[in-house]
Amino acid sequence: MNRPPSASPPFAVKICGITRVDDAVAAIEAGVDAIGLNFYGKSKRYIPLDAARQLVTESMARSARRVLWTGVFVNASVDEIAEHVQRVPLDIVQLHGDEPPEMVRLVRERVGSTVRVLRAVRVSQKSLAEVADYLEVARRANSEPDAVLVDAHATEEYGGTGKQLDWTSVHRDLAILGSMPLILAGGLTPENVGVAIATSGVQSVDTASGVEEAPGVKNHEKMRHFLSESRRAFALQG
Ligand SMILES: O=C(O)c1ccccc1NCC(=O)[C@H](O)[C@H](O)COP(=O)(O)O
Repeated sequence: MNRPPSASPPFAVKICGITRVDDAVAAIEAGVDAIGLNFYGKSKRYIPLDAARQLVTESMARSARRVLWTGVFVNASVDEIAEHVQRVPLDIVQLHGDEPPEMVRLVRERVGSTVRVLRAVRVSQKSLAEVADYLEVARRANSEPDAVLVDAHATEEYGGTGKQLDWTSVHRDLAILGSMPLILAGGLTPENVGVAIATSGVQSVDTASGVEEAPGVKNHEKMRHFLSESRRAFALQG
């Protein structure tokens, strides 16, 4: 079961690594489109399954606005991902580890095509060639993701590192990804996200550490600022 990507990304702004209900409600009220819940046990932003389920339930009870709940996984099995999708109302599965290209198809086959599957590619060079190479293999495996999230490569950690990509190279190479929607992540903050969007030309951004007081503890003013700066930069794109 493969699904051709739509030209537009599933969200404009995602805040990742939320672990507290108050932070989720503040993010929703600030206007975020998607919230990331990190199910990777070694992440500083890890949230256990039961806590995530409770967080989503309470946040939805406290705020009428609908957001896309995104589960972040690193090298998890299909069974583990399916269990999370079953018990937490996830809209999106984000694969952020070294999963093989066919994993997108396997997850989709198990959880159904209403749940979108994003693939994070951790880019180590000033180029999106690694993303294009990955997509070519995924295409051949009938396993294209709904969107690709590009993050900066770090040897010691899988994500949430605060390391930036080269935004000029992203802009230069956007065309080689064809219609595959791209989400820019990696070191985005309220102070730099406007320049990042203007320079890279992306239509979707994601942040974790850039809006925090401590890992997993979000700063509400920083989230509001990140949202307003992102919206302003997207509006200028026309
Ligand atoms: O945030 C984490 O701790 C994390 C750990 C392992 C895999 C993925 C992780 N985060 C996923 C995200 O989507 C982050 O928002 C992305 O890596 C950007 O993080 P940051 O540079 O801190 O904004």
